[in-house]
Amino acid sequence: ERSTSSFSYSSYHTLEEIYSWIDNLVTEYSDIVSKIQIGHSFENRSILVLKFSTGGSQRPAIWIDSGIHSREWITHATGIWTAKKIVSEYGKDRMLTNILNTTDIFMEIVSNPDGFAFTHSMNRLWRKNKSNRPGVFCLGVDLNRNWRSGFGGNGSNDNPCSETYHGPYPHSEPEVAAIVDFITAHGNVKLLISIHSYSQMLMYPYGHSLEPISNQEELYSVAKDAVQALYEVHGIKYIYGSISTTLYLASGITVDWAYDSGIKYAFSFELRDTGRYGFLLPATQIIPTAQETWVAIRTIMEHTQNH
Ligand SMILES: O=C(CO)C[C@@H](Cc1ccccc1)C(=O)O
Ligand SMILES: [Zn+2]
Repeated sequence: ERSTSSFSYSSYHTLEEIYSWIDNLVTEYSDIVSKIQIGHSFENRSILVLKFSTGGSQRPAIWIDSGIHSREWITHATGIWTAKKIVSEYGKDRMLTNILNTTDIFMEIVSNPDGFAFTHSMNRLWRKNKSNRPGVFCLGVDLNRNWRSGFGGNGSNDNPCSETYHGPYPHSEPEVAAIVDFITAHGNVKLLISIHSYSQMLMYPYGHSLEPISNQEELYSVAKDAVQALYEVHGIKYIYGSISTTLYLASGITVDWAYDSGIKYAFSFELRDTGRYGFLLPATQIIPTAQETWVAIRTIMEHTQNH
């Protein structure tokens, strides 16, 4: 029996358990999924990406990352469930099968492995990575402020002790540089989805400015459809819009870099809940959250496939 079938998707797991699950997934579904190491973290942990592909070469691709903020455990758990859903539903779910017959999907489930290990060992609410530099007396850079687009602007902080410290310069952090190098070298990523928690929001660029992006109406309409599809699963309500108008100014963020790099479909999720449990979302909500999020992600994928 497949060990990824007996894995508990309704529990939170350690870094070691997740990396071992990744190895089992690629062994048990070697015809559709493979593992790529795109770099190393500051503390020298492997940075792993799952590649879902049904053939071809240099196909248009979709990028999904979770766990860039280590305390947002629901995002890694959602990523794990989603990866298993993709390998299980290929050939069964018509929408997914159509997508995977023409498009590759890359998933980085643990985008901040050092921070994630730290949330298990020392500080459950750690957000940043674990970089430390000579003469700097606080640890870590906010990996959602270290990207080149709008770097250092309002909505990020130049104080290393801040939770939104942007780091010494754009892409200074190995965890960010690894993604930038991978996506840039690939050159054919059409859609990027970066998953955070919590607040129940689906957002698109810009975060660093109030200026609307050129295809704002289109992304608004896609977000509207995705949020409606999500609602129909368990009745959970999301709000949606651009980051700066829906949430707050945030500079140097993943989706702004993606958009400015030519990835015209860039979204960020803020998963459950709205604050009752926050980052400490009970494990009983993992599967319901993953189920509704998948329907939204599939809606976004389907739209971008036809455009
Ligand atoms: O992670 C968050 C909660 O820990 C909120 C996110 C909100 C956000 C998410 C995506 C893009 C820009 C901002 C953040 O401030 O980086
Ligand atoms: Zn976050």
